[in-house]
Amino acid sequence: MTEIVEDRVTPVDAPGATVLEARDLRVWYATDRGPVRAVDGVTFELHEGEILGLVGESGCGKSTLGRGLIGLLPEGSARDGELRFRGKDMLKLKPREQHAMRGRDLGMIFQEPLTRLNPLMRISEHFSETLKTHDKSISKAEIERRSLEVLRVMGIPPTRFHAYPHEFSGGMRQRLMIALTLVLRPPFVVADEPTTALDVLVEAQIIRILHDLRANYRTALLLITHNLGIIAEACDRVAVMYAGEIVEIGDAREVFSRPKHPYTRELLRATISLRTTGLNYIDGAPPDLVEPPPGCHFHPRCPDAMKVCATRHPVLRQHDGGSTAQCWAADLADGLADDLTETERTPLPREEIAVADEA
Ligand SMILES: Nc1ncnc2c1ncn2[C@@H]1O[C@H](COP(=O)(O)OP(=O)(O)OP(=O)(O)O)[C@@H](O)[C@H]1O
Repeated sequence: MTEIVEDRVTPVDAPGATVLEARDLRVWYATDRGPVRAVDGVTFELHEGEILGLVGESGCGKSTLGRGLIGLLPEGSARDGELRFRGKDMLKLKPREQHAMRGRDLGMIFQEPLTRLNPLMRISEHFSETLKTHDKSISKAEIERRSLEVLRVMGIPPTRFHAYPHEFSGGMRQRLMIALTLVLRPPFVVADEPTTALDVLVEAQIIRILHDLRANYRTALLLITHNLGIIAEACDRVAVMYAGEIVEIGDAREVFSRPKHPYTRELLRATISLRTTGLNYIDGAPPDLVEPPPGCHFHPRCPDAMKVCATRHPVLRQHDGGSTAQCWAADLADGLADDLTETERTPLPREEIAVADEA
């Protein structure tokens, strides 16, 4: 019986219509040192009712990508490439039109609910304000009906509708934030580290809610998290980000059981060892995104690096099992890199890696 319920809330085999489509999307920040290329040519699609997990070390561009998809970027940043929401290229819209889409079409769940909830406003007032921003003529009865419905989905009793934020626990406040995002029924939502500040029990509740959200609203969700356990539990697909690029993307189970990119493999190893044999880091740190290394950005840290990796940028290719990865070594292992010369295939000597690292 449990299995049937699980199947219903996890329609992995039934992706809906495409909601969001990014093609060669770039986001950069202007700085004194030159542009920080935080998102550097990202391509992916997201469908109705699908949860895509986004993982990678700190500073790889996950939050920038999430914010870039919503158009919530600070002064001095810019976007380029193609970004379609239900077929409409958002980068071609006027700022006013983009602004109108935020909240209504494109939702965002932030990390710290307390900083987003006004302590002087009742929960009912938060809902009223949110709904009125997008529909000035909405009736009081309709506000109440829609708010109570979404509170029910979030497991918050209707008796708490007129309470103040401080009367809720941390986990409940996070659910309130999610409810305030969902009450507008956005077809696409970015959730940036929604569980970081929460304990394990609350984390389990949030995962449950993410499943319910999909089942009830068919929301397409981009879930940014450091927690690979949450990805495994809650996501259909996973995208692995390194130095502004998606280096691997595919079915979550497939990527976790048969990672194609050495970075994915090392990231998984680092996480797994936290639970078993103690700390295990990936040597080195992600590169400076003003001047990332030539060729594959990961090559200075990669245990599988070959000579080609230091000079030629790898191409995103589909591999056995359906995942897509950009890695020369994975290409070679799967018979997809027949054009590489003998020299290009030789392992990259460590001293050359060190030089590339300093460059
Ligand atoms: N406003 C900004 N101005 C200049 N550079 C920025 C700005 N915001 C972020 N960056 C840089 O962009 C790169 C990507 O940062 P981002 O926060 O998107 O990474 P992240 O993967 O989400 O990291 P974390 O997991 O720590 O949140 C980093 O090098 C960061 O220093």
